Amino acid sequence: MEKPVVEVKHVSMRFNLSSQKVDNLKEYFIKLVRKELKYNEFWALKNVNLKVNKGDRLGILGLNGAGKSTLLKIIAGVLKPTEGSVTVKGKIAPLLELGAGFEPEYTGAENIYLYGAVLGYPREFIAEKYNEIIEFSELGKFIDVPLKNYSSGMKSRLGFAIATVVEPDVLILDEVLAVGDAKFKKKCEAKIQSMFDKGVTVLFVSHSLPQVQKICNKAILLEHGKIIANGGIEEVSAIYEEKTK
Ligand SMILES: Nc1ncnc2c1ncn2[C@@H]1O[C@H](COP(=O)(O)OP(=O)(O)OP(=O)(O)O)[C@@H](O)[C@H]1O
Repeated sequence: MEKPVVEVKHVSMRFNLSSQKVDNLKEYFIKLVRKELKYNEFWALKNVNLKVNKGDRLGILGLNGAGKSTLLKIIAGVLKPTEGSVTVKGKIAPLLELGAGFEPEYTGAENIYLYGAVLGYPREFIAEKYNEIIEFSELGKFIDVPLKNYSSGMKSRLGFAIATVVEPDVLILDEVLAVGDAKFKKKCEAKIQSMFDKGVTVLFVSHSLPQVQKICNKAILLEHGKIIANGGIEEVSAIYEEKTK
C-alpha cells in the first residue's frame, strides 16, 4: 500500500473567543489578573483524519469559516493543534500568508535569514540560495532597505522567493496568496507550474471550484470543522455544488 506523504491524525483545534466587551487594554489586564475574562470555546476543527499520497493534488473545499486555512496552517506547522498530530514527509513550501514572519525594522537581506529560519531552512542553505532569492524577488537595491519601507507587493515578492527556493515535496497553496503585480504573478504561476510538472504533492484551498477542478485530482469538503466528503475531485465537487445551491 502507498505510504502517505501527509498524515493528519485525530486533529482538533480549539480557539478561545472572548465573550465579553472589554473597552480598553487597562480593563483587559485588570480582568485578566482578576481572572474575570470569560471565553467561549470554539472548535474550528474536530477530529480531522486525512492521508495524502505522493503526487496527489488535494483541493480543500468548504464555506467561509469551515476550517480550511486552519487545517493548512496546522499541516504547515504554523499552528499547533489542540489535539491530534500531523506528519509530513519531506520539505514543505507553505504559500500561505506570505511574509507573516517578517520583521519590519530589518532589511530585506536580514529578513531572508529570519524568514528562512521561520520556515526551518538551515542557515548554510539560505546562504547558498541567497543570490537566487534576491534575483527572483527582483528587489534590486531595495534588498538593503528596512522592510517597513516596502510596498505590500514587494513584501509578497520576497516572501514568495524565500518560500519557493526549496524544491518542495509538498506545496501548500492558499488562494488568498497575493503576489504582486500582473507581471510578477505570471512568474510565480510559472514557478508553481514547474513544481506541478515535477510531481509535487499539492494541498490547495480555493473558493473557485473551476480552479480546484483544473489543478486537483482529489478533494475534501469541510463543514463546521469536520470532513464530510473525501474522494475524487468530481465526486466531491458534486457534493460541494449541491451544498452551495
Ligand atoms: N486565531 C483565531 N482565533 C479565534 N478564532 C479563529 C482563529 N482563526 C480562525 N478562527 C475561527 O476558526 C474558524 C475557521 O477559520 P478558517 O480561517 O480556518 O476558515 P476557512 O474555511 O479558511 O474560511 P474562509 O473560507 O472564510 O477563508 C472560523 O470560525 C474562524 O473565526
